[in-house]
Amino acid sequence: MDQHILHVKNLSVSFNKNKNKMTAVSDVSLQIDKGQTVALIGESGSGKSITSLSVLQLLPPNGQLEKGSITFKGKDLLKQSEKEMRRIRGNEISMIFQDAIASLNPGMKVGVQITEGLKYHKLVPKSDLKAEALQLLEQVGFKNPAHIYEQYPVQLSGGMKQRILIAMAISCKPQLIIADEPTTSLDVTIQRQVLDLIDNYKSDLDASVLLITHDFGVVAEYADWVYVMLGGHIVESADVYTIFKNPVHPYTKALIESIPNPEKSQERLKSIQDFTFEKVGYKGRTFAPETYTLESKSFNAPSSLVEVEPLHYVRFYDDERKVVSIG
Ligand SMILES: Nc1ncnc2c1ncn2[C@@H]1O[C@H](COP(=O)(O)OP(=O)(O)OP(=O)(O)O)[C@@H](O)[C@H]1O
Repeated sequence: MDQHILHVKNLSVSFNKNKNKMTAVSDVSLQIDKGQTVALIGESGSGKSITSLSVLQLLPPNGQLEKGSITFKGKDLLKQSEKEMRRIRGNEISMIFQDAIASLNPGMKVGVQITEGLKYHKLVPKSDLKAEALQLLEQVGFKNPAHIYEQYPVQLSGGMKQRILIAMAISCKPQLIIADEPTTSLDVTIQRQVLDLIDNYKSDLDASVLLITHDFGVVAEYADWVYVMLGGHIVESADVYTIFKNPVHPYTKALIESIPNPEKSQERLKSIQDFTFEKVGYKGRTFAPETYTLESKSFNAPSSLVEVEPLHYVRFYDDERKVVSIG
């Protein structure tokens, strides 16, 4: 049996856009073990969200899972019925979406919103729902849970709303939390509080976290393992110490260089958008370019992840440099 709690193997996802097929995620494999926080890091549009939405089978209607398998606790998620996926979502795997604050119902007290998952999955008798919500509010750091229970979202700050979302995400005690940029709209202190809450939950329950971010500072602090994504591909992966000690792919290096350094606050951050591939290779190999367009058709460079040192993988060109049509 697969010992990983989540194992994504060779996942490819495409979109139909203006009658063209565009590959958003290409041959992505990743794994998460029990008790681990695994970071998926990359710039906007690199395919992080689409990878995680595939796990929960929540792809947008024009998205297609082209190939791959997704195993959760030994179960092939792609073979589950929609009914079973509804049971898994929120109950066993919980996702904190990117702009989830907007998804809070403005007309419903936040205390009641926290109980929705418990009610749906019938995990707690109706009479205990409020007590459970109060306990969850306390768990996410509210000193006055009874007061907060009665509030509507508009009465709470961004950081408080984010804590409500975490209370919702952990209410059913999922074994895996997928947190998609859970803190982008929050100031730095609140960001840390929110990430600490997720981290504490993980440690207390020996759960696992897939943390989606574009911030290597966050990776350094919270992740055990890192996958770097660029143009729909994983371009480098290793444990967090190795990634920082010996980043190999130029994009990984650029991301690490972009971590804000408080001691050099005047220094201009390296712009990842301006990032261009170094034409240099690494020990005789050339870094693989990502998807590119030729005569208005998209192509993928055939490339492979090479183990440059034990359990440290980097994406290079294959030796034969032919291109493969995906259109
Ligand atoms: N509904 C859609 N239709 C067409 N293309 C889409 C759709 N959703 C996402 N894409 C494309 O898929 C690619 C990957 O998007 P994805 O949202 O996974 O990126 P991301 O790395 O999570 O970025 P961000 O941090 O901005 O969310 C992008 O090129 C995006 O434009």
